[in-house]
Amino acid sequence: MLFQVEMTVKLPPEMPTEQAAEIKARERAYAQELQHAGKWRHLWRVAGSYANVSIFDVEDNAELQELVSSLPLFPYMEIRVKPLCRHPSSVRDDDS
Ligand SMILES: O=C(O)C[C@H]1C=CC(=O)O1
Repeated sequence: MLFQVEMTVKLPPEMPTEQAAEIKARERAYAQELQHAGKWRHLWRVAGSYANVSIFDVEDNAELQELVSSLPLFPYMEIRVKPLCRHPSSVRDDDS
């Protein structure tokens, strides 16, 4: 199942720089692990903001919840999820 996930990061301004850097490093490692595993299919920066638009490819809603809630930045993000299905006019073979 494909989901569009929009993540907006809102770190507290009072968070120490070293703590923020440590969380971001863990987030990067986990995000790259999920991309290599094929679970996090697309990761795009929303230009001009500390936000991304992502496409996740997971078994079901429960797996999406598990993966997203395990993100180190999860406590500091606003997340919006939209379920996707194949568009009848799509010419791509790999988007279902
Ligand atoms: O930077 C972000 O958009 C937040 C998050 C998503 C992947 C990652 O490495 O950090």
